[in-house]
Amino acid sequence: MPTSVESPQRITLLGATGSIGQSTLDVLARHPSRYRVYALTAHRKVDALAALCQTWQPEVAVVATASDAQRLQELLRDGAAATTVRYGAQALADVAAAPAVDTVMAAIVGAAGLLPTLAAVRAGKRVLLANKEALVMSGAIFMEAVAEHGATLLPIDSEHNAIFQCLPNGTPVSLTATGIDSLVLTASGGPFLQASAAELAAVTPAQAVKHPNWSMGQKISVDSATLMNKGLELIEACWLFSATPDQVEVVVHPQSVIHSMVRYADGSVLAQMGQPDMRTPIAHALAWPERISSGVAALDFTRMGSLSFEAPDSTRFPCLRLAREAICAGGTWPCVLNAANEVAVAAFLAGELSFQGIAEVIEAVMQQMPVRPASELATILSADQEARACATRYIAAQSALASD
Ligand SMILES: NC(=O)C1=CN([C@@H]2O[C@H](COP(=O)(O)OP(=O)(O)OC[C@H]3O[C@@H](n4cnc5c(N)ncnc54)[C@H](OP(=O)(O)O)[C@@H]3O)[C@@H](O)[C@H]2O)C=CC1
Ligand SMILES: CC(=O)[C@@H](O)[C@H](O)COP(=O)(O)O
Ligand SMILES: [Mn+2]
Repeated sequence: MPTSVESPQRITLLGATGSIGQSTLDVLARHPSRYRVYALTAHRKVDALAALCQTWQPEVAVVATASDAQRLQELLRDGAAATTVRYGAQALADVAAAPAVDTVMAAIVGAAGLLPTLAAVRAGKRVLLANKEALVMSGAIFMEAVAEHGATLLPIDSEHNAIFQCLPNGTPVSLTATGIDSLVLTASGGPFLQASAAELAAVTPAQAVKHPNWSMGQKISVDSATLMNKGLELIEACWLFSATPDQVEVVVHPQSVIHSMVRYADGSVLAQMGQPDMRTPIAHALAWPERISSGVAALDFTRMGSLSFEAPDSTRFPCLRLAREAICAGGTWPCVLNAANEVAVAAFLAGELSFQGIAEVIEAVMQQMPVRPASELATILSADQEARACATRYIAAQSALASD
């Protein structure tokens, strides 16, 4: 296996200050001759981005606003003179599509990642997709753009990366024609797997962001706790692997050792296993089709204990059902589901909504928003905005009722 290549891959890392960003830089640091960082982006963590720029000396760094850019420029004055500082949405799209870039790690959280990730796809880059919300929102347009512009799309989400590894030869055009019966997404069940409905009513944001197995950003941690993460992943799997919703199963596997599986027509089930550490899928996608070291410890089967499996409970955790309804209805509904979820999770984290209120908000917004065809990006962006406004109004109305 080669340990170096002649010219290093140049990388734009969207969301460098986040959990995936940190794991990506950890892997890159292990292979300095294979990879060079071209651009690093953040939203508001200017100090953290400045520290990363000192270490990585990217050509470009991007933040949200002019004042953040000015502050970053000041912080970099002495240490990273080579870095050009930019800000705003156009700058994110530019560093994703820059001719100098080979590979884009799409690790911004939420809908904010859609336009820069699409820019990378439309520039035909090798796109490492962590930002599942982008694909959930715009699945058909996104996948058409991948095909039209010859982009290479590699899944980072641990389940989808696992499935990709269990497929015969990359992504098949048709699952059935490849002898595949179904894809099996594993779900940890989150921190409240054993909680009663009464206990769920009282859970706090601090409890919800404590994932039992993975260390992740706040938004995805809450999604794991509601099982919306698995709902988003169900939709993500349909687009990535040309699967129908009923070809995607979900099974709760609390140990997070098996990251997902593929069932074949002959009764074989192929599984990908590993430590719950995102450096494995990141290293896999960075180097694919080669393999490189990731820093992740080997699994010790003699100390692992037993692996267990159970069906998800859609009564206590309705979000998975809502996501299935959204992808079955198609059109703008997955985008609506995602937008309502983002608003509801933000309200929950701000202490303005109960844990169970998250699913209630999403269901109410889906009931109020029609399913429209999602063949234009403009339609998707306006459905996203409408659903956010609808969710915000619903939360305000519920809170007014509660204080009466
Ligand atoms: N963490 C994980 O293990 C996994 C994550 N994913 C997916 O990867 C994505 C990133 O997750 P994670 O790393 O946990 O998230 P984090 O919250 O840890 O990091 C998010 C990153 O996005 C940046 N960001 C936030 N809002 C904006 C915005 N409006 N515009 C531009 N940049 C923004 C943040 O910048 P700043 O820090 O400055 O705010 C940060 O760099 C998500 O879509 C998640 O679902 C998928 C599988 C596993
Ligand atoms: C690491 C990763 O891919 C997360 O999406 C993780 O899967 C969350 O775990 P659960 O959603 O299964 O709790
Ligand atoms: Mn996942």
